[in-house]
Amino acid sequence: MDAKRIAAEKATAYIDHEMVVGLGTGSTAYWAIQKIGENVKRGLRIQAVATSIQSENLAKALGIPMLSMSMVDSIDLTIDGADEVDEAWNLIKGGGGALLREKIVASTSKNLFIVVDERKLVKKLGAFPLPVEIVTFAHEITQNKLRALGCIPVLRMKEQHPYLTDNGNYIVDCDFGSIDHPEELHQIINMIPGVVDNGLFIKMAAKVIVGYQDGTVIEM
Ligand SMILES: O=C(CO)[C@H](O)[C@H](O)COP(=O)(O)O
Repeated sequence: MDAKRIAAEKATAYIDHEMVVGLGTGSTAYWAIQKIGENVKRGLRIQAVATSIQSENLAKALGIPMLSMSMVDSIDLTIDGADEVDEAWNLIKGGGGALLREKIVASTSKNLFIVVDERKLVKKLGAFPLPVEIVTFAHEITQNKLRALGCIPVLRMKEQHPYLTDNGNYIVDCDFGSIDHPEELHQIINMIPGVVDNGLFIKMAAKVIVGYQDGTVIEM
């Protein structure tokens, strides 16, 4: 079985009746949502909140009862993927462009379980360029300020046009090289006017579940 799928399905075993569950975004979270959908069909009573329109549509199609973000002030468990996980469980997220909603949902969750395949584990963050969500109308100014922090910013494109997030913003993928101080970098980036949020998730994960190519899964 696919390494992402094993990790994602393992995480769903922690979901219990009456929980409010946060649904992540991406190809790993996809497998968690599929499994939750199966379990709901078998009688699991939960309500869920999605971190993207894509995940919301998938969950609705599978019959998972959904709540909008404005309807919840606490989420029991969120299952989401990541682009990189370091040894302190700091994360880079946003490869799928959903980092803002993912961070809002994560910050509202009692527990954030990160599901990844083994390739996402790194000693230091930064081989994956850091996604930064920025407002559209001042994107050149904002990109210049990001560049001044020492990165190479690249405006994310989709079919010849700048990629737009679910929130109507742009994403800039910022290559900082190896990130020595993720917590500081997180704060400095978010101080720039025009930045909505960045894909560093600092000390937010309560558990990391890793799927391996050989079919094993390890919970950390
Ligand atoms: O942060 C994300 C989306 O914004 C995803 O969790 C991250 O990109 C990992 O995706 P995948 O599971 O497809 O590898």
